[in-house]
Amino acid sequence: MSIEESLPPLEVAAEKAPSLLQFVKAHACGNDFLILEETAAHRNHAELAKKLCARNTSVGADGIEFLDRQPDGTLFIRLFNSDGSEAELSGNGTRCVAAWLAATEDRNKVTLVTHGGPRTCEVVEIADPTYVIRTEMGVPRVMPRTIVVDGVGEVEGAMVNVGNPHFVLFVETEDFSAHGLSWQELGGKIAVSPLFPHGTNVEFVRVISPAEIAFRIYERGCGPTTSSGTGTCASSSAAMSLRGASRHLIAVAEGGPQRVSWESAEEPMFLTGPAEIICRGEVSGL
Ligand SMILES: N[C@@H](CCC[C@H](N)C(=O)O)C(=O)O
Repeated sequence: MSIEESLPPLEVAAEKAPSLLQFVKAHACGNDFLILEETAAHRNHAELAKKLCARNTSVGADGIEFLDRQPDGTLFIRLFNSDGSEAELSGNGTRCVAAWLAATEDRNKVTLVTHGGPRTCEVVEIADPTYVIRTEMGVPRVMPRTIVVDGVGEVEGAMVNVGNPHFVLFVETEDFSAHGLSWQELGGKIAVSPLFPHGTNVEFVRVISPAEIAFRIYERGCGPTTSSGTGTCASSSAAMSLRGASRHLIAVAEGGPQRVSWESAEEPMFLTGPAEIICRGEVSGL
């Protein structure tokens, strides 16, 4: 049989052609997201995330934010990581959605409701296409813990909840390695440890001075990323609570710095950083 004979007739192929979906792509310090309207998802959120976030075969991103506009004006966002898992929220992804709404609908202050709680974002500076946004990130909860990691042994750190789960380790190494492993290797092991039934994000934090930390991020559901908004808050709150860091600091990841303020343990943390609209377009869905 020739190759042509083995292909389905053209009409059938046309019927099965995937529909085109409108998307926006944005990033915050290199942590990149697609933004899709919820109505485009048709309950295929996880499958769409896996397909559209693939870097070599589709648009590529660390995750998708699905924006759901309720009739009463409430704006819900649901975040799916690139592996198709759903997370409670993303700090950077939330900021990307806020930048998009500021760019297209002139909303300079907006509350986006996530599974981790409402997050209010305020644009504090615009240098188109970059929007600098200050977000109220909720009240971080920091719990010091020593965990046992298979093949590694005891690892001291802190479980931190900022709406989603994090495990923060303090390191003093230049390359953020710990326990004889690179941060990527150790991060990969901790992220899927059975100690965290829903998985965890992992941050490796070096305190540079009371007002500055540097850190690396291994994200649940997508692996190493250049930045994380919730990771910035988790790392900063752990450094403030457990290492005497200042309540106003700069947290520097591979993708650049973000500013954090946390007046007291009972108050919400504020995160300020950039978000940039990269492009908008159409892509084949499922
Ligand atoms: N990059 C994000 C966090 C995204 C969610 C995370 N991978 C999880 O599964 O909790 C951020 O900027 O916060």
